[in-house]
Amino acid sequence: MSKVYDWFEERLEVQAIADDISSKYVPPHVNIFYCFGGLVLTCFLIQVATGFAMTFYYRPSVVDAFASVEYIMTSVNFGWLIRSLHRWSASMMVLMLVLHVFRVYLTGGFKKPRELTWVTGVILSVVTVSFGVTGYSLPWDQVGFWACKIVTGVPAAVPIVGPPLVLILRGGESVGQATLTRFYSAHTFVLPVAAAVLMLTHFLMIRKQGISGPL
Ligand code: HEM
Ligand code: HEM
Repeated sequence: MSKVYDWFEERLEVQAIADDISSKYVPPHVNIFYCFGGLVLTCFLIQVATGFAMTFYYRPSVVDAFASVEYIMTSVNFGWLIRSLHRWSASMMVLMLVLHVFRVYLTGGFKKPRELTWVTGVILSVVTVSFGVTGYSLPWDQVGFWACKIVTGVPAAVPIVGPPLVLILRGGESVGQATLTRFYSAHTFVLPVAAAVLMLTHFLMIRKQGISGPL
C-alpha cells in the first residue's frame, strides 16, 4: 500500500491535497440550515442522472414527443420511476434553492467579500428556472405546448428588442418543431453546461473564502 502511495506522491504530491482537505474544520455556528446549498446540488445530480437516462427514449419531435413520454411511463423498465424522480426532484431543487437563499440572506452570507458568490448564485437561480420552463414543455402535451406559447411570447411586451427575442426563442413566428428543438437543446446541453461552470465558480469561491462567520 505504501509503495502505491509513494508512487503517486512522487508524481502528483497527493499529500498536499489530503492536508488541504483534512485541515478545514466545520465552525460551531454552522447548523442544519447550511445544508440547503448541498441539497440543491444533490437534486441537480439526480436531475442529471435521471434526465440522461430519459434521453435514451425521449424523442424531441412534435409528432413523437408525447408518445415517447407515454412509452417511458408504460413500457420502459422503471421508466415511470425515473420520470417521476425527475419531476419530483425538479420541484425539490427549486424549493431547496429558495430555502438556501433565505439562509444566506438571513445570516448575512452575501456581505463583503462574498458579493461575487451571490452574483453567481443569482445567475444559477435563472438557469434553474430555465431548466424548469424548458423541461415542462418537452412532453409536448396540452399544458406543455400552451406554457411554451405563453412563455416565449412574454418578451414581446418589451419595446424594440422584444419581437426579435421572441423569434430567437421560438425559431420562427409561431411555436412549432423549431421551438421544441431549441427547448430540448437548451434543456439537455446549454443549461447543463452553464450550470456546471457556474456551480464550479460558486464552490471555488466558497472554498477559497470559507463559510461566513456567526451572527
Ligand atoms: C444551483 C444553485 C446553487 C447551489 C448548488 C448552491 C450551493 C451552495 C453551497 C453548497 C454553499 C455552501 C454553504 C451552504 O450550503 O449554505 C453555498 C453558499 C453560498 N451561496 Fe449558494 N448555491 C446555489 C444558489 C445560490 C443562490 C441563488 C444564491 C443567491 C442569490 C447563492 C448565494 C450563496 C452565497 C452568498 C454563499 C456563501 C454563504 C456563506 O458563506 O455564508 N447561492 N451555495
Ligand atoms: C443534464 C441534465 C438534464 C437532462 C439530460 C434532462 C432531460 C430531460 C428529458 C429528456 C425530459 C423529457 C422527458 C419527460 O418529459 O419526462 C425532461 C423533462 C423535464 N425536466 Fe429535465 N433534464 C435535465 C435537468 C433538469 C433540471 C436541472 C430540471 C429542474 C430544475 C429539469 C426539469 C424538468 C422538468 C420539469 C421536465 C418535465 C417533466 C415531465 O413533464 O415529466 N431537468 N428532462
